[in-house]
Amino acid sequence: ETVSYGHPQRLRYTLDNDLLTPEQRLFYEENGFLLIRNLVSKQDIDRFRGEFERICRQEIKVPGLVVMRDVAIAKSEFVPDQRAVSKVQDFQEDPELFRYCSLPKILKYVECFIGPNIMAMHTMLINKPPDAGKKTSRHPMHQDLHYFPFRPVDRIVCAWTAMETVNRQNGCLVVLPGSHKGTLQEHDYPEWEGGVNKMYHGVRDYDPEHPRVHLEMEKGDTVFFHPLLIHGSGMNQTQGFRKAISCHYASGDCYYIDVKGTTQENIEKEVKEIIVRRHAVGDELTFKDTWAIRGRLVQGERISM
Ligand SMILES: CCCCCCCCCCCCCCCCC(=O)SCCNC(=O)CCNC(=O)[C@H](O)C(C)(C)COP(=O)(O)OP(=O)(O)OC[C@H]1O[C@@H](n2cnc3c(N)ncnc32)[C@H](O)[C@@H]1OP(=O)(O)O
Ligand SMILES: Nc1ncnc2c1ncn2[C@@H]1O[C@H](COP(=O)(O)OP(=O)(O)OP(=O)(O)O)[C@@H](O)[C@H]1O
Ligand SMILES: O=C(O)CCC(=O)C(=O)O
Ligand SMILES: [Fe+2]
Ligand SMILES: [Mg+2]
Repeated sequence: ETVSYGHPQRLRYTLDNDLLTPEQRLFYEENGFLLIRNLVSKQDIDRFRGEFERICRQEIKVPGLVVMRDVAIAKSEFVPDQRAVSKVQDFQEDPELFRYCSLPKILKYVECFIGPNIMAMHTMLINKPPDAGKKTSRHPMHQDLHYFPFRPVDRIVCAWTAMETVNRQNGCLVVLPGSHKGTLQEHDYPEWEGGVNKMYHGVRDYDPEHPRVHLEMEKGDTVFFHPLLIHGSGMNQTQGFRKAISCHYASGDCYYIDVKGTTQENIEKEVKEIIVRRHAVGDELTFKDTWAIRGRLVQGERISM
């Protein structure tokens, strides 16, 4: 939808605020993402990196933290350092890493998209490994909403910060601008010969002709994006571990939905299987509960989440 000056503007994806310029606001409305250069300080990022390395060396143990290894190396010999870890998620109980989610600089932007009541719902530090030769370091094109049983969709946003130079060589984010204006697509495992990481679902009928934008970023640059924006990341063709830290936020006035009978049923089933295996609980813990337990209020009020 085009915005015409001189007429009341219908802005759906951003809220009235005095931080974003009109150009930035329109950019997010049209494209579904907004890149802010140099937002997080080098000092903060170095601290997050140090904490991540301590976790990998198993010097600290964080309750609830999930450590994921790349599927290509999952069966190889265990080494307690970052070479074995492709992602940690759910670091809400690690005060040092969780500082990222509460940084005032980040929250000021988040508020422009979801309002003053802010819940940190999902946290990740991604350590994309050098590809082991099977292209398993790729992340298929997907919409993050696929994983989320809460709404409304426009009151959810992701902040993703590069912890070092992130470019096409080491597998930067790839986005389909404007795809946030569509609906939630069906997701499933892509048919990749070399294997796919657990839960790395992709949009089933991904249109390779849709214009793509590679988001090349420097340390501290941060992109905010809508949960319907189709995005993924390429193979890491370098010898380094490409690092980024991210948090998905939702408004404290969002509400949970039942995904039964929707395209999200397949991910609900997988999450439940993992939880039953890991925590030896039965069906009494619902998909919603797993999110309500992880969510943390970082600003304002927790109304219905
Ligand atoms: C409480 C968990 C809730 C998780 C909810 C996740 C929600 C995510 C929301 C995200 C929102 C944003 C969008 C995210 C986009 C996609 C994602 O990033 S999804 C999140 C990433 N995926 C996961 O976190 C999956 C959860 N991981 C696990 O459960 C485990 O790490 C594991 C993959 C099951 C591995 O188990 P573990 O016990 O740690 O490992 P092993 O004992 O060595 O291996 C067991 C078995 O699993 C195989 N394996 C290991 N790693 C992988 C892998 N990366 N991919 C696929 N398979 C893997 C391994 O080979 C073993 O297999 P075997 O045949 O039994 O030998
Ligand atoms: N067959 C596919 N199905 C779904 N997603 C794919 C497929 N092939 C690539 N992608 C995704 O597209 C994005 C870019 O992939 P790719 O690794 O090919 O990088 P690229 O930017 O095309 O670089 P290059 O120019 O080296 O090919 C990644 O998110 C990747 O996971
Ligand atoms: O850092 C990346 O490769 C992107 C990961 C991603 O999009 C996700 O985990 O949802
Ligand atoms: Fe994602
Ligand atoms: Mg390609």
